[in-house]
Formats: sequence, C-alpha cells, structure tokens
Amino acid sequence: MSIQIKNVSKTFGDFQAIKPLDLTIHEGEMVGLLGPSGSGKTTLLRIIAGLETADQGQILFGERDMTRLHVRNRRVGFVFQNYALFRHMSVADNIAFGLEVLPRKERPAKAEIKKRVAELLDRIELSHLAGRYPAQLSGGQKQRVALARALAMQPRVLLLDEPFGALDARVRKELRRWLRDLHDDLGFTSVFVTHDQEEALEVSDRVVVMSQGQIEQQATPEDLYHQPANRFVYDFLGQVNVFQGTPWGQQLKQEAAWIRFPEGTTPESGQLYLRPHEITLARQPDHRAHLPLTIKAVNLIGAEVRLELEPEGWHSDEIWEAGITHAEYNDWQPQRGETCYALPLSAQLFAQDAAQPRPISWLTAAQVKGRPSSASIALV
Ligand SMILES: Nc1ncnc2c1ncn2[C@@H]1O[C@H](COP(=O)(O)OP(=O)(O)OP(=O)(O)O)[C@@H](O)[C@H]1O
Repeated sequence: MSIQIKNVSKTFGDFQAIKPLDLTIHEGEMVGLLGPSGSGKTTLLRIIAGLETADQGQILFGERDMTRLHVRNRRVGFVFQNYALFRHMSVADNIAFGLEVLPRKERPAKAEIKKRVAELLDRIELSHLAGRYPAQLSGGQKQRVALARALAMQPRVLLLDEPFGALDARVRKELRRWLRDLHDDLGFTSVFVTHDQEEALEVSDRVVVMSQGQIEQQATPEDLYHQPANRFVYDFLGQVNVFQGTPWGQQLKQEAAWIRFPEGTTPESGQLYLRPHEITLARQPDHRAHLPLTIKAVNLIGAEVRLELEPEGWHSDEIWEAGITHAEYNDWQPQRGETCYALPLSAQLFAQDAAQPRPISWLTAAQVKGRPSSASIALV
C-alpha cells in the first residue's frame, strides 16, 4: 500500500511542528524518518497513523483518502519504543489480543487466530516462550512480541517509532536486520522513526532527513551519504572533518595550514568537508596539503582503527577523525601525542554563499577505480 502525504502541516499552539510538506512512500518500501530530537518525525508518523490530526493537507493510502478516517479504520500496525505489552497476558495472548477484540463479524474463528499466532511465534522465533509473561522476557524479546502483535492484524502499513531505541547496540543491530527480512518476506510498507543514522542507512530503501518540521532531503542511503543536498544533511550523517579557509592563490588557507586545490578548480572562501575515508594520513605533508594534526586517541575496536586528531596550529570546531587498517596500524604504531598530516582525496566545498556543495577530487581516474573504502596511511 503506498502512502501519499500532501501538503500536510501541524501546529501545537503557536509552535509549528510540521511545515507544509509532501512525501510519497511507495508500496513495499521501507522508509526511515531521520532527524534530530524535535524535528517532527514522531508527529509526522502519528499523522500518518491517524493518532494526530493535521491542520491541513491530505493522507492517502493507495488511492484512498484517509485524512478523516479514524486510526481504528486505517489498518496500520504500530510498534513503539516502550513495548506496551499487556503485563497480565502471556506472549501468545498478547499477540492474539488485537484479533480477539475485533467486532464479531470481522473476527477470525478461534482456530484461525490460534494458527496465526503460532505462525507469528515461529516467525519471531519465540514459540518456546509462548506461555511466558512480558516480565519474563528480555528487551529484545519483548520488542519482537510487540512486532508480532502488530503483524497479527495483517496491516498493509507498519509504523514504527524508535522501535529499538531502548535496546543495547548488539540486540538493536540484530533486530533491525530481522525486521528488514520480515519486511521483505511479508511485503508490507514500513515507515520508521529513528535518530540513529546508522540504523536509518542500514535498513531503509529511502531515508527522509527532517529538521525543524521540514524535509531536508529524501534519498537512498547511498545518495544521501555521497550527495548530501546541504550542509545540515552532511553534518547530520556521520563524522565529517571540516577545514575552514580563505583562498590564497591555488590554496585554501587557514593560519599555517593549507590545502592546494587540484589544477582547474578554484578555491573559494568557505568550508571544506572531508569524510574520514576521504583523507589519508601521512608522516609528512606533501604538495596537496599542510594539515598537521596531533593524535588524541586511538581506537582499535572495529574493522578499522579509528584515530581522533586535533588540529595543530589551526582551528576546527570539532575534532578530526580518520581510519586506518589494522595492518597499517601494526606498521605505523601511531601513539597519542604524535603529529601526523592529513592529505585530501576528495571533499565537498561549501562556499560561503552557495546553497549547494561543490565536489573536489584530488584522485586520478585510475585511483578512483581502485580506491580503498577506508583511509590509508602513506608510510613516507
Ligand atoms: N502534543 C504536543 N503538544 C505540544 N507540542 C508538541 C506535541 N507533540 C510534539 N510537540 C512538539 O513538536 C516538536 C516535534 O516533536 P516530535 O515528537 O515530532 O519530534 P521528533 O523529531 O520525533 O523528536 P524525538 O526524536 O525527540 O522524538 C517538538 O518541539 C515537540 O515539543
């Protein structure tokens, strides 16, 4: 079932939580609403659900206008962060609840309800815990039951508000993959709210980035990461290293630090944004840049070694970050307090007055082809 949001807005008192916006969610799509706290994600989700009324605009499911339809009649499934399971009911009864309370003429036969619950228990891999009560379950198990309960009603649209927000990182990761599989298997349309970029980028077909009640960008995770529409999106999605400078010939310069722009490109006053994988680290500067950095922290946990770097003799509002492989770490053995130099591979220039960033690349065509996915250390 597709969802169309047309010119919807919402105010609470004199505060505009949602500015007039349009959004189309395609049938079978999984869309993540991503944004900082207070950006209007939950309000938008509640408007889709019918739990909140928009001041203006229309909500369509398929071709059907749902704007004035009560939440009960929209056939949406919900999952919230705080489980909301019935404490006095077993897992199986929790899942069956929505079906049991349907008006008689819509209610499936007892045997059918039993069958559906058994299938769902199997799907959430909790058949062995059917008789347990919520207090006897872990957070991850409770959330799976909450999902099964929503799915029991066979919704065409599943709405999830920070569904895994209260769980620890490992369980969260597991559950979001599991949700994605379930979504693909059952073919419903899902919209979920999160403020976790990694979560949004990992499971969504499309991510809608919101701030201050409006949509900043809607795109596939890949496009969002590689072609951010504006500074807000760039900043919000993952770590970014920022170099603020003014032009000096072919260089963008700040104090003693500089980056030389490739031939054929002109530096402009503004900020150069470089993702951690868009720089390499070296023991010496070269013709591309003079960006001395002090190593502040070395984090060995993960697929690559993360270095936190503080500008030396120049300024950046936030600490810089870069990753090197474990093999490079073993060769180099970087120590806290040591100086190293960042060299740019590619970047986006946000010139002072420009709305759109300008991509800058120091890579040759051959390098672009064989480019590693993480930063690497040039052991010179
Ligand atoms: N019922 C309400 N009455 C008054 N203001 C509200 C109400 N619901 C939401 N707001 C305000 O609207 C804004 C958007 O809230 P919303 O919950 O949609 O944000 P959010 O992006 O989901 O944030 P979070 O990630 O913190 O949940 C906030 O400033 C919030 O205080």
